[in-house]
Amino acid sequence: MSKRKPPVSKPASALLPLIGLADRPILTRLFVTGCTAAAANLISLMSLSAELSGWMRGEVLDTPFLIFCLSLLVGYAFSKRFVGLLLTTAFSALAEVRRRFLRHVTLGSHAEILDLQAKRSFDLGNYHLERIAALLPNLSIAANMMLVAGVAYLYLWTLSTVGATLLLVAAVFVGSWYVREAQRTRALLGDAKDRELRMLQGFSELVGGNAEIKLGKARRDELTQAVEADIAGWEELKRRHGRNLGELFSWIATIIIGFSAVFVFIFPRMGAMSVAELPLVTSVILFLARPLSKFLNAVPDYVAAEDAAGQLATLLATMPAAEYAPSRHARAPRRFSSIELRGVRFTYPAGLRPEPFTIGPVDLTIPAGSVVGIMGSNGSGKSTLLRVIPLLFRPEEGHVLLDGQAVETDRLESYRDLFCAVFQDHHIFTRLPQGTSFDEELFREMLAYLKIDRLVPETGDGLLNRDLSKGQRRRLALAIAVAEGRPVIILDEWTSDQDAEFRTRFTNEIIGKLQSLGRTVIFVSHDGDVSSVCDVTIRMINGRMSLPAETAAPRPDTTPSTARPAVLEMECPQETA
Ligand SMILES: Nc1ncnc2c1ncn2[C@@H]1O[C@H](COP(=O)(O)OP(=O)(O)OP(=O)(O)O)[C@@H](O)[C@H]1O
Repeated sequence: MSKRKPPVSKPASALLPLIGLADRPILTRLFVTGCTAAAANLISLMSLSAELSGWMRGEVLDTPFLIFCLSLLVGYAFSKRFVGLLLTTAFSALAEVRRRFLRHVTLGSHAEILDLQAKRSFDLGNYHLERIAALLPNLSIAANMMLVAGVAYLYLWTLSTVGATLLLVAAVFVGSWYVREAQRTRALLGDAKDRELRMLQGFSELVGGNAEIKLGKARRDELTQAVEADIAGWEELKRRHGRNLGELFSWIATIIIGFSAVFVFIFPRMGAMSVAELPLVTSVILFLARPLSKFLNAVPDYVAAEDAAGQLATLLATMPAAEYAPSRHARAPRRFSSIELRGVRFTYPAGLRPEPFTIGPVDLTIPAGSVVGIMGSNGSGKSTLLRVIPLLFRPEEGHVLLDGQAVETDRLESYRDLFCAVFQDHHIFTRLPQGTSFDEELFREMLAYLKIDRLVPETGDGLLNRDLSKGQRRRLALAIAVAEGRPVIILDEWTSDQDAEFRTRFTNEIIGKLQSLGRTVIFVSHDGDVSSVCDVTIRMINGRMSLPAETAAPRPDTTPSTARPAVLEMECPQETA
């Protein structure tokens, strides 16, 4: 018998916990501040009413004006405090959500972050967060108004029980209808958002494939029509949303004015109120109308903010969890002898392809200072292996050992710090690394060695010229990687965009230079047989690794023996606090 899942209880509000308002002490403070502001406002109102009644009786009162001024000041001060407290609490909580995003990006699993879905999650998360932030000022004013209306309502109760009861009944009926309508109107915005996302996707296809669409009319027409349809759909939904909102707001204004008329025209005629009470009740009703309409106008905003908060909470729940707790004291080992992979397997789940793809089992020893070359046909798993070795992709089976000791989660951070890489999709940051471990002199030397020193001048403000050709960018990435001073350099098809000179220099010279700088080099290449420059050559065949017999043994001249691995005296970058 299948076990029944316990029903998942949906929280009453996704917004309040997200903006830090699920906390009882904060809520109490807010409530007390808000009620004080509301009570002071009410006292201002009562002093106005007392003055009005006095004038009607032909008396001039002394005290109301003083009370009015004092209560007005107190009301102003506490309203300001209420709105300020609510907004500062909410914005701090939202900043904390942004910090969570940051932790997810920097500490979440690399495999998950590479997933396109993850990028979309961060974009969408920031979008929802920004929407909530934009709605908050309105909502906090409305919350203040709600308290003002609540206190004024209690006062109305003392003046006219019938009127107050009638108002309550009307508020329940009109309120529930109004919230339902606001939710329906909000749903239009959700549909519009879907259209917008599709439209943005279309735009990015048009920009990314701009050369292709300029050359091919059929493809251009097809994409243009799809984007145009999304723009039209988005426009229609937004217009309907605007119309509905307009209708809702005018209904509310009409209902409030109509309700005031019942008090002024009907109640006195029915004998439910004396003429003497009329100015008092009327002034309370008029007083109530403003906060009520402010509050009601904010209902659609609240519904929208709840919706955004719900979506944000769902996204946060699916974002990649931190792989480890970052340590201030974690340091890459200053020296190492070998890196070993023992029975390592890594699998990409099926996703869009019919079958999952697995590399492994991989058994490999990389002595410090050696050169490891990886060859194999397209899609055989070379780049994947390059990300498994530094444990960017964490294997589901087997172990990676540093100096014979398995690298577990607690050493992951310092282990990864041994490596720098120029992957196929490498990224060059706008500025050079700032830490002391970055060797500026070596960087300049490498730029000259790679013949791009004139293209990457010293700018003084630290900004790098990244407007280079593909091959030149790869050379720049290599110069940075070398100057970063880490013991192991990973290069994924570095020569793929290089000219004939640099393709030749790579195998004849560059690898040797890296080795002479004390680096261990692990590289992928399609450039024929590179085994002559390698201590270890690997061939990947459909995810499986083979070590050709003639290259399995390390070269006697340059490679430290695996039995007595070389110990490199490397200054590794220290983690900055
Ligand atoms: N993110 C991913 N999710 C699922 N499968 C993937 C992913 N990335 C790569 N693959 C699959 O894994 C296999 C190995 O990919 P990999 O990039 O390691 O190959 P490669 O040997 O480096 O190829 P190339 O020489 O073309 O660069 C490919 O068949 C590819 O379809």
